[in-house]
Amino acid sequence: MVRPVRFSPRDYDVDPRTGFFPSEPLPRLPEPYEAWEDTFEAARSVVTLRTDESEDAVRKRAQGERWRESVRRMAVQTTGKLRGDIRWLQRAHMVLASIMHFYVHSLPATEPNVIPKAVAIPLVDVSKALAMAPVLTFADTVLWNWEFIDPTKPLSVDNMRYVNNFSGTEAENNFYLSSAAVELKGVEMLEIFERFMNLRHVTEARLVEIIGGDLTRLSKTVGELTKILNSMKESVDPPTFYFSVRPWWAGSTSDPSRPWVMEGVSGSSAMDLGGASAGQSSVMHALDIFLDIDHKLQTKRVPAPTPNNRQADRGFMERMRRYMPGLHREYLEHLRSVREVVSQHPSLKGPYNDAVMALKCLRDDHIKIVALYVVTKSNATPPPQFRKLSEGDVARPAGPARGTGGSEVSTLLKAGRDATQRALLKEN
Ligand code: HEM
Repeated sequence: MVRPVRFSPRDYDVDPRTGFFPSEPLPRLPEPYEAWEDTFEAARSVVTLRTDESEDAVRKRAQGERWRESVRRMAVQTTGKLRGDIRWLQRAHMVLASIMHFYVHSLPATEPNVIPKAVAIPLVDVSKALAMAPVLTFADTVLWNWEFIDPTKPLSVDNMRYVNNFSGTEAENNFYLSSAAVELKGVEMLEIFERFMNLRHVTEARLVEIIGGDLTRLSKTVGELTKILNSMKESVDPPTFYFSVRPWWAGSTSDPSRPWVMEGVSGSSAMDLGGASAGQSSVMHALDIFLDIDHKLQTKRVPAPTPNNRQADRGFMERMRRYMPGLHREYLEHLRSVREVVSQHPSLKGPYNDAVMALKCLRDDHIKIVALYVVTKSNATPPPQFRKLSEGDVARPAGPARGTGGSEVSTLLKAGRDATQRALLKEN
């Protein structure tokens, strides 16, 4: 139980107050990267989804083409000047990955998905430096895409404003804010994990007392995360989310017939280009690790996995970690589960099982949310204002509804929920 080195989240770019968020908004990039910042900013007012045939989008078509032309003409910059500062690297990832998604999703369907070299080459470079996928990720949309409303006050959901909004909708803004609320609430869990990792030189009785109290607190926090998730039903409009917002986050895997090619970079087809998903939230992965949720079905537990559980994409969660900043992934790699300690102390099984059940309930509600926002929409007739938008939309391939990472959503999420339940420990 005693570990020689103190586990300090700061070593993994995890802030004690803001968790996986940087404690301050990322700084604007210096010269010679101003052109990236300007191009990124310009996209927001002129670039629309290629399938959007609303009056406004049609009016902007020519401007959008000029914007894409400006991306093709941009000079290729080396990234050396960014290397000394992780915040610049993160900002560069966010800016370049966002430009890439603005570019690809606005291209006419007749043009191949070739990412111009002025974006592709530095994006691959900064992604290597950050040890993360060269595509839009949860970090780019939620963790690195905000500014303070009042910079003299600390970070909170009420004191942050999201800057880039691909669709320009309230639904997108509110999705980011709810995800931020989960991340910030999750800081309470990170404190619990840190305390567990650094438990040393305490009596058995004290150990049981601390872990028991923390597991009870954890159940409460997970219950609050579930409330935040459910509150999205009031703030995020389902058809807007499905038809206007989600297509922007999609990566190369959602439409295998139109692979993305990174100009000037070799091996695009082997890169992680799946797109952004809240499945990349490190807070949620940390919770899984702490409770020892076996998504890969590696341990014999009861009840045995169903045939559907076995068919699910068991590597999904592990793959999602490659979309996280490398340091956050390292944090997860160092985190240990409480389950083994609990199994040695009968009085901890109750509080542990309560925390597992709280997470199972969160996943039950998440499945319902996904049914409302994705599964039912994938086969539904779109409402009139989205009718044209949905034709040939990459978010509507034939077959079962798929996630942004191309996974079969329902099977995947139910397998995750069942794997959670399987962590329960027998209490007598
Ligand atoms: C309108 C709200 C939401 C919708 C429609 C939604 C949709 C989805 C979908 C379709 C997936 C499957 C994988 C993928 O597409 O990449 C997924 C997975 C996931 N989502 Fe959400 N999501 C929502 C909110 C959230 C929030 C707020 C969080 C927490 C930060 C979250 C955490 C996760 C996690 C951790 C996974 C991985 C699978 C699992 O752990 O069960 N989601 N979500």
